[in-house]
Amino acid sequence: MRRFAAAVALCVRAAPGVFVAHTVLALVTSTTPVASAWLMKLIIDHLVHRGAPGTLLALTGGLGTVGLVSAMLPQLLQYLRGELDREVGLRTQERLFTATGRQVGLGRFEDPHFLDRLRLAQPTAGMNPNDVVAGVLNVVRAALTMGGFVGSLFLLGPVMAGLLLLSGVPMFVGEIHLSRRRARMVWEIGPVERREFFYNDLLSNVQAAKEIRLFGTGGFLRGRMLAERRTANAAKRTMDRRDVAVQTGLAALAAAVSGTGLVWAGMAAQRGVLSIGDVTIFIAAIAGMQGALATVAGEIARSHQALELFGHYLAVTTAEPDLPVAPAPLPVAALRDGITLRDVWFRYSPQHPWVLRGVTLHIPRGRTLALVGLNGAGKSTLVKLLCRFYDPTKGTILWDGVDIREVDPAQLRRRIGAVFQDFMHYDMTATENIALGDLDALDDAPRLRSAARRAGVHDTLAALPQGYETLLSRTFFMTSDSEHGPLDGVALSGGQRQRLALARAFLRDRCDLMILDEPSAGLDAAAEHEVHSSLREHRRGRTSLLISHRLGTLRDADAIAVLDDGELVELGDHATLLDAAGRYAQLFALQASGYRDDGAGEPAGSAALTARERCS
Ligand SMILES: Nc1ncnc2c1ncn2[C@@H]1O[C@H](COP(=O)(O)OP(=O)(O)OP(=O)(O)O)[C@@H](O)[C@H]1O
Repeated sequence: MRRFAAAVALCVRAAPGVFVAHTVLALVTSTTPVASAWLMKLIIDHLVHRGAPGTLLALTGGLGTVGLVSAMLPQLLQYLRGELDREVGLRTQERLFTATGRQVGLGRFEDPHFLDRLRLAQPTAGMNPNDVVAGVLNVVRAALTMGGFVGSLFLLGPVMAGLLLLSGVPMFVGEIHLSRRRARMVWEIGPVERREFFYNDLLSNVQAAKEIRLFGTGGFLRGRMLAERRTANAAKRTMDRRDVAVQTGLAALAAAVSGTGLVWAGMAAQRGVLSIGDVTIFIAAIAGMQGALATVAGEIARSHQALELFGHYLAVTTAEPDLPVAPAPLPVAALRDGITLRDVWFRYSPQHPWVLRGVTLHIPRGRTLALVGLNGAGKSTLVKLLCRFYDPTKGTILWDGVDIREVDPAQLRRRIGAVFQDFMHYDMTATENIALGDLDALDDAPRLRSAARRAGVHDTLAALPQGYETLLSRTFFMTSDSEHGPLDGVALSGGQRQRLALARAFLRDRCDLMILDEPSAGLDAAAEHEVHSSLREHRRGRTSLLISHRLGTLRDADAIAVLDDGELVELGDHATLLDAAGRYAQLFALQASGYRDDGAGEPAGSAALTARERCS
C-alpha cells in the first residue's frame, strides 16, 4: 500500500489533469459492456412481447450511443495513457537521478546491488510507476464490469453466479504466484543482463574497438555477450513454460465453468424459467465475467510486478547517503592554515586490504605538496579522501582544523579544483568540455579562452571548423546544416584531451586547493614543459597537491611525500630527500639514468649520494 500510494502521488504530481481525465474515462468504459448487455436484453424482450415502437426506438438509440462511446473511448484512453506514461517517465527519471546525485561519495557506484536496482528502476528499462496505477485502475475497471455482470447473474441464477465467482479464486492464486516468480526472475537475471550490456557496450565503443581489432578479441567478447544472453533467455524460458502451464490450466477451468453455465441456461430456457432475453444477457454475462475475471487476475499480477520494480525505484530514491552528512554542516571558509591528515587509515571495504596506513601529513596554505610512490601505493586514494569521495576508515582529515565530515561536501568540493588521473572527456563541444569545470563560465568566452590558453590548447580549439563550438566527438553528428546535411564532429588526440581537462581545472582558478593527479602523463616533451611552467605559474601562492611519476616535474614542490604501500615513508624537499638517500633518491636516480647518454642505467639500489651528484 505504501508503494502504491507513492506511485499514485508521483503520477498525480507529474500530470494532474491527464491523470484525472484518464481515471474518469477508464472508469466510464468499465460500465459500457454491462450497459450494452442490459439494453440488448431489454430490446429482445421488447421484440418478443411486441412493445411500443417509441420505447424500442429509445432502447436501440441507447444501444447505439453506448456502442459509439465504447468504440471511441479506447483511442482517447490510449492517447491519455501514452501522455501519462511520458510525463510520469520524465518525472521518475528526474527524481531517480536527482537522488543518485545526492549520494555523497563513490561507494554506491561500486556496489553491484545498488547498480542492479538502479538499472531496474529506470523508465528506460521499462519501469514506470504509471504501470502500477494503470494496473490497479484496470483491476477496478474489470471489477466494476464484473460487479455489473455478477449482479445480473445473481438475478438469473445465484448458484451459477457463485460458481463463476469461485472459479476466479484459483485464477488469482495462480496469477499472483506467477508474478512473484517473474519478479524474482527479473531480479536474479539483473547482474546477467548488466554484464551482457557491458559486453554490448564494449563491442560498440570506439575506444575498445582498437584493442578488440588488434588483439582479435571480438569473437571472444561476442561469445561472452551471447553466453550472458543465453543465461538470461534460459531463465525467461523456464518462466514462460511455467506461465503456459498455469495459464492453460486456468483457461481450461474457465471454459469448464462457462460451459456448465451455458448448459444450465439452455435447460432453464427450455423449462421456461428464463426468457430469450434472459438467456442473451446470461451468455453476455458469462463471457463478460470470464473476461473481466481474467483481466482482474492478469492486471493484479502485472501491477504486482510493477510494484516490485517500483520498489527498486523507491529503494534507490530513498537510499541512505553512502557517507554520513552532518545534520547542521559547518560552512567551509577559504583556507587559512592548511589541510591536515591525522593518522589516516583507509581500506575500500572490510574485505579489502589497507590502502593507507596511518598517514599523517600537513599541506600548508599556499604551498605545493608532491606525492610520490610506486603504482598502487595509495596516491590517488589519498586524493579521493581529500575530496571526500570516501571517509577514512580511521583517523581524520582537517580543513583548517575542522573535520571534513562536519562540513557540507558540496561546499568543500567547490573549493577544490582537480585533474584526475582518469580524467573525463565529454562527447560535447569544446566550450562545454571546459565549462563543465565551472558552469558559471558557460557563456563567458574570455574566461574559457583564458583557461584554454593556460592549458596550451587554445590554438588547437580556435582552429577547429566551428572553433570552440565544434563537437569533440565522432559518436554524434553536430547539429544539421540545411545546406551540407549533418556535420561530423572532431576527435582530439590523447594529449589534447588532457590539456582540455587541465583547462577545465584551470577554470576553477579561484579554488583553495588544486589537485593535479598525473596532469601531464599524455603530453609530449614540449607540451609537458609548457604545461608545467604554466602550472608552476598557476600554483604560485596557491595550495596544491601534485602527483606525477615524472619526478623531474616535482622537484620544485615545497615538500615531497613518499608513499610506500600506503605508509608515509619520507617527507622533505627535493634536496633533503636526495641527501637522505632513501626511496625517493633511488627512484629519482633510476629515472634520471634513463636520460644519461653513456647508456649505463642506474641500478635501483645504488648509493643516493651518486644520485644527488649526478641529478640535482
Ligand atoms: N575503487 C577501489 N576499490 C577497491 N580497491 C581499490 C579501488 N581503487 C583503488 N584500489 C586499490 O587501492 C590501491 C591503491 O590504489 P591507488 O589508485 O590509490 O594507487 P596509486 O598510488 O594512485 O597508483 P598509480 O600510481 O598506479 O596511479 C591499489 O591496490 C588498488 O587496487
